[in-house]
Amino acid sequence: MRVLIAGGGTGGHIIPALAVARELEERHGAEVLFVGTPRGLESRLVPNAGFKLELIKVGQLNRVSLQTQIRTLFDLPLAAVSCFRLLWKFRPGVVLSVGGYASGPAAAAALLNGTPVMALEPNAMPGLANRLIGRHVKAAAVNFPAAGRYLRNAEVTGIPVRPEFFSLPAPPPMPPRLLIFGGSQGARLFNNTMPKIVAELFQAVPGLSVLHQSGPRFLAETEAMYRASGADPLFWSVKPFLDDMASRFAWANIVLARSGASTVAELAAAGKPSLLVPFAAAADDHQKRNAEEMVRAGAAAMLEETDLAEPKKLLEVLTGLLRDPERLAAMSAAARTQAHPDAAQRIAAKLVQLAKRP
Ligand SMILES: CC(=O)N[C@H]1[C@@H](OP(=O)(O)OP(=O)(O)OC[C@H]2O[C@@H](n3ccc(=O)[nH]c3=O)[C@H](O)[C@@H]2O)O[C@H](CO)[C@@H](O)[C@@H]1O
Repeated sequence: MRVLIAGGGTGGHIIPALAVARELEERHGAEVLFVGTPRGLESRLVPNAGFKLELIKVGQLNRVSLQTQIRTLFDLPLAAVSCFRLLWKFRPGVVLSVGGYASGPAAAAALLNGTPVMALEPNAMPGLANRLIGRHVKAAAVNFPAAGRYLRNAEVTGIPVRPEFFSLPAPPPMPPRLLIFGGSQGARLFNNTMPKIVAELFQAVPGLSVLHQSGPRFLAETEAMYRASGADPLFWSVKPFLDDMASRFAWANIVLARSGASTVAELAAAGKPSLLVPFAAAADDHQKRNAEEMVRAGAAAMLEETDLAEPKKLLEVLTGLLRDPERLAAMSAAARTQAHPDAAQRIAAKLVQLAKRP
């Protein structure tokens, strides 16, 4: 059986797709091919994970300038032709649309040539590509029941997470270690706020280590701010992107993060206590909904972006959490109750069921 996985852009689109791809290959002996764009994170993550990737040229349509929209509209016919050629060459039994740049033309081409299409949607409000094809897909896997309104035959499976997150060794409780990351692109808010409090945080929590992912674009400036903070450089490090996130999770006692869908699913899978700061500009404020679910379960604490306008607030909350190993242990157990360990399995099984036999 051959499966084409279409889409990408951010880690949030591509990382769950990799978990499904692994399941398809290992359990069902399927041949998996990804189609993405050179600009998306897939161009690095997919080959690194050992899967084949075809690249097509297509830009963004949603929430970009008119100029970019016009350029994308001009590119679309060419992108569609590339997708038809790819479908003809690879002859997939089924296409999985994971949202993001390449998923639109690839799913549209598949629908036109009669290949069954399934959608995977991590957010409560689907992105443009999945909304456009939503009524025509054979089935959909969603994380939030609300997304099911836009997608035919939707089933709540949760977000697929790579298996290693479910069986991480626990770190020693003391001295504590704090992992900070802002989703696949980094978060300027964390980059700008943490250096303002890190020296005081080290005083309040002796022995604390901090690992901060800045996003590739902000490495130099973030590192410079940490250096200027006066905090002992033996205890902090700034990295542009963390390739092996599972082992970083294993290292950390607590995580300060955005609440993108995959991030939250991974925190749940790993049973990691977290302090979540939703990205306020995310479509329909969906990151806040993700964070609220974790807070309700007792798995996370949440601060809003506006709270960080006063860096002292972040200092206070982090200090309280880091000094309270018992509370962290309770949050860890609560986080695990939010995990969906069978999401990848269920999605892969559905794809096998939908696939057209040659
Ligand atoms: C700004 C924005 O619109 N973000 C959206 C985007 O976020 P983004 O791509 O950041 O989304 P997620 O939080 O879902 O996923 C981030 C993924 O990147 C991985 N990672 C991150 C940093 C790093 O250094 N290394 C690494 O491997 C994380 O482990 C995780 O698997 O897609 C998500 C899923 O559609 C949405 O919920 C988010 O709202």
